[in-house]
Amino acid sequence: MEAIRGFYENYIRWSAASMTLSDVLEIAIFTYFIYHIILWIKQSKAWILLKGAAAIFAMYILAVILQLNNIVMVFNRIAPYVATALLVIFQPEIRRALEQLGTNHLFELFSLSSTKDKVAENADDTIDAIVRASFSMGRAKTGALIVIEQKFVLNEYIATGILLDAIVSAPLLVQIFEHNLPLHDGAVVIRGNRITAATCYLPLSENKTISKELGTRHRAGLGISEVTDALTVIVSEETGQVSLTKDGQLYRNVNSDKLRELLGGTKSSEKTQTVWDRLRKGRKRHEK
Ligand SMILES: Nc1ncnc2c1ncn2[C@@H]1O[C@H](COP(=O)(O)OP(=O)(O)OP(=O)(O)O)[C@@H](O)[C@H]1O
Repeated sequence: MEAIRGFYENYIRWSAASMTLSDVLEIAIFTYFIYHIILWIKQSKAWILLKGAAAIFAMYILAVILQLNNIVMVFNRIAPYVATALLVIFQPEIRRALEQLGTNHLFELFSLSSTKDKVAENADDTIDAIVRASFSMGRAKTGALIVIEQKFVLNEYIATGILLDAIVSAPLLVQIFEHNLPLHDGAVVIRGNRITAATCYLPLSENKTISKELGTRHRAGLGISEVTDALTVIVSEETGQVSLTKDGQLYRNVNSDKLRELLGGTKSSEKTQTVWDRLRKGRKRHEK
């Protein structure tokens, strides 16, 4: 208790008393940048590692406050090595951030608008197009892998493919995955209502429980759903079955209504509902 009081007296009370207007301004600017850096980190793989680093830092602060000098000394000794290790671990993210800065995308990097249009809200007609294309390809036994971006920005996977930036439509999706055409290999990534890229390479799942009859297309679909919040539709070239991966789960051989539901769309049976019906249903759900 004494230690905490001492910390308050020495640092917090003293700092608060001697604070000037420019200090407040500096704090506000720092807060703004730290907030946006954290938002950006949250959209990348670094977030998981950063949470661990934040827990260790919290322990360090606690050790300082409680004056656990030996622990503080150990932390101080290993801090430079940890900093070097973090630079190595975060190297891909840091490189991408610097690349973005270099290509004048500073505002995109620090702005919420970078997630605009990309967040989950795939309109019903986009979902419809994905569902129609998937089952049409299934009937023709054309293999396909369609990744639908959610909150986690998939730039690092998009970068492995060929950029398209075209409005999602069923004929276009079917055309992309047409056998022997240059774009058919790998995955298509959809952001909002646009096909952002094709031929993208996805991480393969290491899941040991996945059925042996499923090959790398399904492993790739599962892999991306283990490391991001993306939804992935897989059409099997062998069986024509349509499957979906979400949060590291594989939903095998789904029908069109189930697929639409998992993608967050409206079931075909619900399509005849009026707007008023939908509003009433939404109100009831909130009233539960
Ligand atoms: N890491 C990957 N990222 C993106 N696409 C991949 C990846 N690995 C494989 N694919 C795609 O999957 C195809 C190979 O599918 P494979 O036959 O091995 O899988 P499968 O799960 O058995 O699917 P199917 O039932 O369609 O045969 C490749 O031609 C490629 O288009």
